[in-house]
Amino acid sequence: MAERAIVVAAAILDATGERVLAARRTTPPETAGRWELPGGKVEPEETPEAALVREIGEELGCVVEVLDWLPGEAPIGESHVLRAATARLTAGEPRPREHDLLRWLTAEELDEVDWLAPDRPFLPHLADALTATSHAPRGIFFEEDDARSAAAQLRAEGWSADVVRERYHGEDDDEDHPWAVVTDAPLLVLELLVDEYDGWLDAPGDDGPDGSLAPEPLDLPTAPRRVKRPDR
Ligand SMILES: Nc1nc2c([nH]c(=O)n2[C@H]2C[C@H](O)[C@@H](COP(=O)(O)OP(=O)(O)OP(=O)(O)O)O2)c(=O)[nH]1
Repeated sequence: MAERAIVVAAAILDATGERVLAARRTTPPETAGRWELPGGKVEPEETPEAALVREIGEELGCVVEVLDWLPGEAPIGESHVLRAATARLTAGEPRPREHDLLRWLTAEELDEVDWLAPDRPFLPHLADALTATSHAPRGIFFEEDDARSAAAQLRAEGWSADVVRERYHGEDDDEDHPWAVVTDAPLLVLELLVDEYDGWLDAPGDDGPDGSLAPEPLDLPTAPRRVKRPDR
């Protein structure tokens, strides 16, 4: 039997790594109204990564970087096979050109949409990827330069480090939002860096009471500051 042609699909993660983009198909009629990870067929002489970047550009008008291929592949009919990779946005915002609806889904919301059958085996892996990313400790910085310097230092020390634009929960607008450094470095290493570059740590359980990532405001002094002097 001839080898199956490859269809590649992107699990595009949002800047916090907590949500993935799902897209609703409009054609052909047998798939219209069902949800998929955006992507398409790999062309001859094209790598799967290049195909994914091209397809996302064509379908959503934005640029992605492929992160990791999710384990496994799933047959599509008799002649194709689906592979899926996590990806992150590096330019532009996804806008549907061929789909009629896009949705950002958290791990808990993944089963709220009617996925095409070939996508379903990837969902548990995707849920793991979303959970793993959202629980990773991050350094948060108000200045992009500080975030980039901290990330460069981490990379020089052999850790992975990505700079992403932070978003507050429920907001889609980047303006005035801080920058996050997502890394696999140990907490202690990250802690020293956020001190050095004037940032703060967002570790699991560190969110403010409303889930926002802003540092807790300091209490205002209620009495004049006293200088502590050693007892004579
Ligand atoms: N893109 C994509 N296609 C999927 C997924 N799951 C799944 O069964 N499919 C099926 C639907 C289509 O029959 C086929 C992919 O076709 P497509 O129309 O997206 O690919 P393409 O842009 O390269 O298509 P074409 O018009 O050039 O033929 O795979 C998925 O998650 N993403």
